[in-house]
Amino acid sequence: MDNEYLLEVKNISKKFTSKDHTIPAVRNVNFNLKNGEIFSIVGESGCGKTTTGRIILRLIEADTGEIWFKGKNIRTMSKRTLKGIRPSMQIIFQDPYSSLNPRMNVRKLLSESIMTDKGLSKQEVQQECERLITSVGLEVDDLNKYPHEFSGGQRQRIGIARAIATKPDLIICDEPVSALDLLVQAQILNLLKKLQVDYGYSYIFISHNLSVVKHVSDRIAIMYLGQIVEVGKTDEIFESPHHPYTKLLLDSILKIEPNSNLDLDYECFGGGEMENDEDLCSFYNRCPFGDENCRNFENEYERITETHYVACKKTHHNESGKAAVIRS
Ligand SMILES: Nc1ncnc2c1ncn2[C@@H]1O[C@H](COP(=O)(O)OP(=O)(O)OP(=O)(O)O)[C@@H](O)[C@H]1O
Repeated sequence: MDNEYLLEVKNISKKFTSKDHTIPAVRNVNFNLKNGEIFSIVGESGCGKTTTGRIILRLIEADTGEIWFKGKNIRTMSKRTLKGIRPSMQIIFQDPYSSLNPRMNVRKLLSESIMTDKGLSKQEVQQECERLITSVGLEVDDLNKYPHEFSGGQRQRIGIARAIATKPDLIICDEPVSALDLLVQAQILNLLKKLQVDYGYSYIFISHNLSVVKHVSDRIAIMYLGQIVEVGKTDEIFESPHHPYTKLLLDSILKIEPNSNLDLDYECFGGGEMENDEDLCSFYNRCPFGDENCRNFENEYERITETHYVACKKTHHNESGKAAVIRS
C-alpha cells in the first residue's frame, strides 16, 4: 500500500437491480486522492457521482472493488471497526436542512459531533462549539438558534461546521452549493477552500457543474453513465480536454462565456441511452466518432501526461484542445 495516498478507489462497480431492469450506476471506477488534495467528480445527473461518494463512505455497498483509506481496505472492514474510522470521513449534502434535526439548536447539533471526541469536559465542548461556529463565519450567538432561523447559505455553513467537528481527513462535498444563489455559492466555495488551507482537509467534490469546481479543484474526473471518461489536473481538463464528452461539458460553459476555443459541432451528438453491452464505451451512443474500437475498452485509459488520462482511443492525439474531428 502506497502511503502517498489518503484514499485509493480501485475498480468499484455497483448495479442497482429492480424487477424489470438493472442500472450499472458505477462501472469500474478508479482514482486516488492525496492528503490535502481537492478532487472533483463532475458529470450530468444520474451518472453515478453520489453513488460513488456513498460507496466510499460505505453508506452503499459496492458489488466489487477495494477502497483503501489511510492504508486500510475499508470495503472489507467489519461495521464495528468501520465505526472507529467514521469520524475521519464526513459528508456535506446539497440540502443541509434535511440532515439537520429541526428540534436541536446549533449548539446541540455541533456538540453531538464533537462528543465523538471522548473525554472532553462540558466547558471544552462549549469552547469547541464556539471555535467551530466562528470558523465557518457565523456568530457565537448563533449557537442558540434552530436550523429554520437561518438562510440556505448559513445552513450550509452549519453543515460544514458539523462535518469538521470530528476533525476529519476526508470530506465528501455532494453538490454543496447547487441549491444556493450565485453570490452565496462563491462564499461557500471560498469558505471550503479556506478551511482546506487552514486544516489540510482532503475533499472529494461532487458536482454537475464544471465551472463550480474549476477554481477549487486540484484534479477533476469527468463521469459519464457510471464511468470516469477523463481525469486530469484542472488546467489539463480545461485547456486540453480530450474526451468528446468533456468537450461537450466545456462547450456548455463556454456558450455562457462566449470566447470559446472549442469548435465541435454538437448537433451530431445524440441522446444518452446506454447500449446493453458492458464492454462498450458508455458514451458510444452519443459520440459522433464511435466505431468498433469503442468496444473492450474498460479500464484501458490512454495516458496523455503523468496526471491526465482519457478513456477514448479516438481523440488522444489531438493536442490543441480543439475539437477532435476524427470521423471514421
Ligand atoms: N437506491 C437506488 N436504487 C435504484 N437505482 C438507483 C439508486 N440510487 C441511484 N440509482 C440510479 O443509479 C444511477 C446513478 O445515480 P446517482 O444518484 O449516483 O447519480 P448522480 O450522478 O449523483 O445524479 P444526481 O446528480 O442527480 O444525484 C441513476 O440512474 C439512479 O437513478
